[in-house]
Amino acid sequence: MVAFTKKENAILSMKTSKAILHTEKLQIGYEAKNPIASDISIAIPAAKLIAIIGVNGAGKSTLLKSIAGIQPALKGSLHIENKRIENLQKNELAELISLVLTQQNQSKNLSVIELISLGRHPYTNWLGVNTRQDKIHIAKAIQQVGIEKLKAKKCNELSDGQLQKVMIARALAQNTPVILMDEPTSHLDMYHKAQVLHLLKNISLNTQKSIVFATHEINLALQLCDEIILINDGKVQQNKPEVLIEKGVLSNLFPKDLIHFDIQSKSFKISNN
Ligand SMILES: Nc1ncnc2c1ncn2[C@@H]1O[C@H](COP(=O)(O)OP(=O)(O)OP(=O)(O)O)[C@@H](O)[C@H]1O
Repeated sequence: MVAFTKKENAILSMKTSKAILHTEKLQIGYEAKNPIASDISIAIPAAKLIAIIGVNGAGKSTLLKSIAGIQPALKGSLHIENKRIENLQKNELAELISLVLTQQNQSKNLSVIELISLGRHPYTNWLGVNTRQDKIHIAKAIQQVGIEKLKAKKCNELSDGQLQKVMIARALAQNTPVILMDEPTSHLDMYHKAQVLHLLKNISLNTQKSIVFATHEINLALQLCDEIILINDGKVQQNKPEVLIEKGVLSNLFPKDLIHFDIQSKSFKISNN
């Protein structure tokens, strides 16, 4: 068992007391004998944009699914607003965390407004009817993401970038303090990747929600995110981008034959050899 020093314990309790969500020595994976990552102690404060980074197969999606409560943890505990996740009813959890996964093609036959309305599902009555309050949240989400012109369209008529914004609006309509997203910029061009991440940054600032997303866009994440959760070789660390850069952990993330981390520009570059 990993023993924390007094100072580490003090820092951890300071961090977790302010956090909306925190984990204690969480172990994630699909088989007890083969965990993906262990001893995960992360804390998600309000109004932060936080990226989960790591090489392919490191466990980014597994961590997101574990935090969202759809993949049970192997060990340790996860607390949301100081309640243990296993003590929350499904609907209570849906009022605290919204999850946007990459492939949600089953929703593409719906209109934009219908898809966003699904975000209100945890709050609607057994008839599934949206109340005035639901409609206010839906309208606010559409306005925050700036997709008023797309409202009447079918989701299968949208570009990937537009669909991504609609998925963000659905999560906003759910009105949870934490939004989790798996690769929100996949399939987008360079400009639209930056646009979506800027939008997420503004949402976290303006709504006080925390947005945690898995991404391969490490260069953009280092520039835009308040904090980074880095998964490497079964170990997870969370810190501000500049601290991770200073510690040199990014330099050791990938084999150095093709790319390297350039400290000056704080980004990965192609190696010249
Ligand atoms: N449902 C599952 N059952 C068993 N193993 C799984 C399952 N899903 C993923 N894995 C394994 O867990 C490990 C982590 O996968 P995960 O998808 O979390 O990584 P990732 O960092 O999100 O990867 P990528 O960047 O390629 O999307 C991989 O070895 C993967 O094969």
